[in-house]
Amino acid sequence: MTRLLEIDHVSVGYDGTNVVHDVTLNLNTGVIGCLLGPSGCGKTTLLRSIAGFEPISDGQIRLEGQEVSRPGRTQPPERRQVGMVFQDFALFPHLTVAENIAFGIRSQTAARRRQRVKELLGLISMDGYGEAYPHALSGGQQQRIAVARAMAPRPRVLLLDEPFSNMDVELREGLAREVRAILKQEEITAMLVTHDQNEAFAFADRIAVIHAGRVLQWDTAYNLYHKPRDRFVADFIGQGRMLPGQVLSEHEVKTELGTITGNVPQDCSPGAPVDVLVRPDDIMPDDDSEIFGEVMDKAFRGASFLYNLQLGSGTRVLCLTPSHYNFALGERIPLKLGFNHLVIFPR
Ligand SMILES: Nc1ncnc2c1ncn2[C@@H]1O[C@H](COP(=O)(O)OP(=O)(O)OP(=O)(O)O)[C@@H](O)[C@H]1O
Repeated sequence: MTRLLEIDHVSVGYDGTNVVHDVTLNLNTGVIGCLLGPSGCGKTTLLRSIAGFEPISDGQIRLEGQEVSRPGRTQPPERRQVGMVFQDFALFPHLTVAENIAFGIRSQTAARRRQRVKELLGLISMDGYGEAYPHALSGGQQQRIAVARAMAPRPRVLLLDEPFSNMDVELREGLAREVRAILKQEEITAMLVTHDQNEAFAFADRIAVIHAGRVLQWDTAYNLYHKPRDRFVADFIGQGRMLPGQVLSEHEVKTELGTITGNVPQDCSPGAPVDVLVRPDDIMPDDDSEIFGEVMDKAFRGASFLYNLQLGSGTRVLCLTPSHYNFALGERIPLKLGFNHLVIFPR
């Protein structure tokens, strides 16, 4: 695999004030990345600088080893061979599906255009729709066509800015998974911007969690959930609560739910107060336990229940159980911890 996109210590700003600070990320060929973070954190600004729409104030952006942005020099978007798909993907309403897809390859011969459109219609499972007009299609179909249109010229990298956010929530994840499969078949390298972590998890191989213009962690979804390196990441990704504890040794922490064993960070010496990240799937009911949590709230999710439990000290934790564990509000549940990954932050 070769390094396709390199974002090297990049800062970007408006009117002399940076909103993206010192970001370093690399994407290898065929890898799908994602910029994930709350509204206003700078994800779109960073994506637009990769596209060539925003000049950078520090660092360098390279595509296939070739410099495309540095302070004072921005190669224009049309020369970068990047494809873009936006939230408002706006297909041309007066053009057929085939004409929409072929729009970016107008300079090619009619035979090559026909061949590429046929290939892409097959790839997005829309054979036979070439002569249809966009208004006759569902939102999901239109979005797949927008992706095919951006893919037609075989861009070096495809940039997608909140492309699914106009869709119903129930459809989003499925569409994200479908589009991912399409990109993977053509080995397209892509970068998605979203604030929706389910979408990021369904779509990307690697995700950058961004907060206030900085990348806090660039990692797989699994590691972001189970091995967050920062409190913001721990809080932003998935659900969980912090359980106060005290370090006993290099591999033991005492908490209200018992002594937990695992790797204690080096900067936490014995006696130090810490917080232990407890995910809903780290806690389970156990009839043999003498530690109890009172059910303050519960949410039925079909196959599971999510319980909000209050411990003796008043600390609240979440507990996910199969739905045949049907406890009543106010009931006291005996609990045990079952950690696979211990995540501890010094307090
Ligand atoms: N053209 C602009 N001129 C001045 N400031 C801007 C401009 N565009 C964005 N900003 C500011 O830069 C910061 C980052 O905005 P950006 O749109 O990159 O964030 P975002 O994470 O993509 O947010 P959202 O999900 O809401 O679009 C915000 O404070 C925003 O107000």
